[in-house]
Amino acid sequence: MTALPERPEVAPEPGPRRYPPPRHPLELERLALAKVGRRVSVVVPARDEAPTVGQVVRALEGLRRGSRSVPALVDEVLVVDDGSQDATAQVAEEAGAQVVRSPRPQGKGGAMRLGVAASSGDLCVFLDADLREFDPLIVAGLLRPLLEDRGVWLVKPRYDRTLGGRSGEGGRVTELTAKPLLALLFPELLAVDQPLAGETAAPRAVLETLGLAEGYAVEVALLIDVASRAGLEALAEVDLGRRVHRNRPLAELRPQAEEVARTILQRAALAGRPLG
Ligand SMILES: O=c1ccn([C@@H]2O[C@H](COP(=O)(O)OP(=O)(O)O)[C@@H](O)[C@H]2O)c(=O)[nH]1
Ligand SMILES: O=C(O)[C@@H](COP(=O)(O)O)O[C@H]1O[C@H](CO)[C@@H](O)[C@H](O)[C@H]1O
Repeated sequence: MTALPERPEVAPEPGPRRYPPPRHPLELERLALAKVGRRVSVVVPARDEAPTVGQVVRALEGLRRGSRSVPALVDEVLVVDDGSQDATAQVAEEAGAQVVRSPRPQGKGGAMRLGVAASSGDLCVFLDADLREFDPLIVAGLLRPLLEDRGVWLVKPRYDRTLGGRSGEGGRVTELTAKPLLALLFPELLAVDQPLAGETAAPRAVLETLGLAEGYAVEVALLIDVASRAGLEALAEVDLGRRVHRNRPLAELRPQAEEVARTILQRAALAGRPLG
């Protein structure tokens, strides 16, 4: 019997660097020590999030305080009140955040831009204000690739999405709009589990150089822009377990889906991407 030819050496697939979920408390100590000389800002865009923004901000208290032996991992928490009609600003302030008031409603991307402009961190972490069961280790997990590795431009999470508490059912715009369009036009970006996730982190220099797009397109635009400027290797993905947030009624998601679709299609046209 003739021997099979040797297997060719296969180069590792290019793709995001992957990180396991953060562990408490050793991870925090190591990260806080690795951070030395850099500042970290957490930016939370919020419109009408009075019921949940307070618990998100309070949960970050421990990371902001640090301890006698370990420096704080987070230096400032900014909530951008994006023209709320409710007590978002007051609740956020009482919980200990610095509140940036938008002079008029800007949409998600505009609110994030205002937050970055008002912040002082070398590294920015973004969180949505409607998170439930919020665990501050999420922030540690998002920071880890930026603190421990060089060349990371954008950190995205991988997590289970819930819908009304049901595991694996959430992320409706992600699954039914973003991923199908990415599959056709930017198939390499399917390597990222949650292209629309609001929980992300990036160096300020990246955000200032690439800019932040308008509205709900902000996440997918940044993902496409980072990958096209710096390659998939500049992306990091961290396993954050499970994400619970307020699930909007389906009818409210259509405008989001439209913004996401328009942005993917526009960027594909600009890049001359053929339909796959
Ligand atoms: O015009 C807007 C719309 C949304 N947001 C904030 O952006 C985050 C994500 O928005 P949303 O929860 O509506 O998105 P979903 O997760 O439901 O798709 C939340 O903290 C919102 O309060 C904002 O600041 N301005
Ligand atoms: O991922 C999604 O499909 C939507 C809706 O999520 P659910 O179906 O309510 O779990 O949520 C996100 O999308 C927005 C952009 O359209 C982001 O801005 C949000 O941060 C993210 O939660």
